[in-house]
Amino acid sequence: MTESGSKLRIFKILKIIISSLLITVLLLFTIAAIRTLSLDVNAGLQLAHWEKTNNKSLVIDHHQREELLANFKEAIRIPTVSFSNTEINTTALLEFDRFLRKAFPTVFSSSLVHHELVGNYSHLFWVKGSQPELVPYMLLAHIDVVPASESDGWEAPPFSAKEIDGFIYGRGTIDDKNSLMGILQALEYLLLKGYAPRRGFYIGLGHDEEINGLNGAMNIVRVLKQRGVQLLFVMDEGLTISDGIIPGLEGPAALIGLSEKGQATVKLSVSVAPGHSSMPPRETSIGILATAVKRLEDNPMPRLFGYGPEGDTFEHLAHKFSFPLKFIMSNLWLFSPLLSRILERKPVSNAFVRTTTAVTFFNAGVKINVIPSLAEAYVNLRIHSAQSVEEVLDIIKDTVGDQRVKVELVYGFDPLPISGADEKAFGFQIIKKTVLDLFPTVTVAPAICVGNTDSRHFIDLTKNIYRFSPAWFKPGDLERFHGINERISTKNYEEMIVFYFNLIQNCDIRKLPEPHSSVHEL
Ligand SMILES: CCCCCCCC/C=C\CCCCCCCC(=O)N[C@@H](Cc1ccc(O)cc1)C(=O)O
Ligand SMILES: [Zn+2]
Ligand SMILES: [Zn+2]
Repeated sequence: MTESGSKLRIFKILKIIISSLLITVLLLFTIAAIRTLSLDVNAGLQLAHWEKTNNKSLVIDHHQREELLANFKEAIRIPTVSFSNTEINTTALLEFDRFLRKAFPTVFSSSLVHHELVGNYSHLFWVKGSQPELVPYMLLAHIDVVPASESDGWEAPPFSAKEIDGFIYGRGTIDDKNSLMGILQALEYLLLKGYAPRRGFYIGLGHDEEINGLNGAMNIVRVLKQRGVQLLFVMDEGLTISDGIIPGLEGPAALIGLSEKGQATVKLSVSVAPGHSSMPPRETSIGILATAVKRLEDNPMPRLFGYGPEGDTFEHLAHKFSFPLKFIMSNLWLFSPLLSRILERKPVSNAFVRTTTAVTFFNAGVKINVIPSLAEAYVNLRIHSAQSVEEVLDIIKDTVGDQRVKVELVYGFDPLPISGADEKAFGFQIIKKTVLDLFPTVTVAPAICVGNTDSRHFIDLTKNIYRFSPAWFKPGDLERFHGINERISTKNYEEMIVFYFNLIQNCDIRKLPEPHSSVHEL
């Protein structure tokens, strides 16, 4: 073949390759555009015919408002602090017990309610249903709070429950005495109105959630297991209604946690011979450990966005974003890698993309002129749904890559199973309906809870655990969680009571409405 002939051939091949590429890109974008316009993950059961339950409605009058706020403030003023794994405020927990009996006299005296103490300070309530064949469900909340000290910069003392501009300030106002008091206040009102549930339910109030729930939630689970109880679903604290927190999202979103990330606490330690600081070795235990820690921070765990339930979150929210995010989120099959890179830029969304790595302790040194023999650091990892404790440990060892650094697992558990969110998922659909009835402008989406809750101890009692409370989080509120100036508006606290008041009644339906032709018995 002549030189010009072969050039012509190459040119023809290039032309074919380029036009095939163009056609493929055009095709992909056409599919993506169609998906963007047609993806409707939110249709759900909202328009279906729900079984009638003659729900009672709650209209809060002036007297009730005064009373419910006084109750809530009193709950906040009791400093039920879990200080550490070995130090809890038992005096406050006993006071809280007395307070609950006084604040909710109908709950504690009703023949429909059985109450017992578990693990000395936790509470378990059984509210009897009139139709024992209906599988019961369970609402969880916790009594204990993390420590708080006014000197950190609180606008009001953290156990004062002071009201400023329509907000009640105090430790526990969003974590988690709002849920606890909201649930019991709703039950008190329901019982006062003569309500008797069809479907029985449990309420569990743990006293040590902030230190892992080993004596509270775990003992409640033990008691229920002994009694052979199985639960239709469990609802606990976790995600909330985010308003203005997710960048680019138009309007508020109620994220319902279908799962929780796993957790691993890993100890890194370096031991060397101690010595005089005037004749230091080239590397000290502190230097070796610091390098290991730096390597972990410089090399985040792999991006796993789309391999867990977080992809669903964004598909559900896609229609509330504007172009180009709407286009990207409706087509995660194509754009997951791109979205991961956008989300990883901020800590709050990075937590959805990967297993996160946080160095939380770094201890070393005994004296200014002594080379320390021991340096140790603790790393707290929150494990993405697509990874396990074992995989994460292997990656840490590889990344540290230094035999002198001992890597030990102190405590850990794998990510939790993923609960249902489809049209047959009773708990999810009831929570969603209750949210939308009360807050019609909210978009409901399934999500992953990046922190851990007491509900993780309940996995043998149900396959369906949901982490959600109807607290509204606006910009700046995430920082109040375990931080300073924790607060809730009086309006939002009332909404929480109404939410639980309606939720309990909505759970009385025997089965969900029919999305298709088959009947789904529960
Ligand atoms: C795309 C961006 C979406 C952003 C939306 C984010 C909304 C986040 C809302 C709430 C924050 C999530 C909080 C979850 C509840 C966590 C409760 C908690 O703090 N649990 C402790 C439990 C624990 C674990 C280990 C211990 O040694 C002690 C306690 C926790 O640390 O996880
Ligand atoms: Zn909590
Ligand atoms: Zn907490």
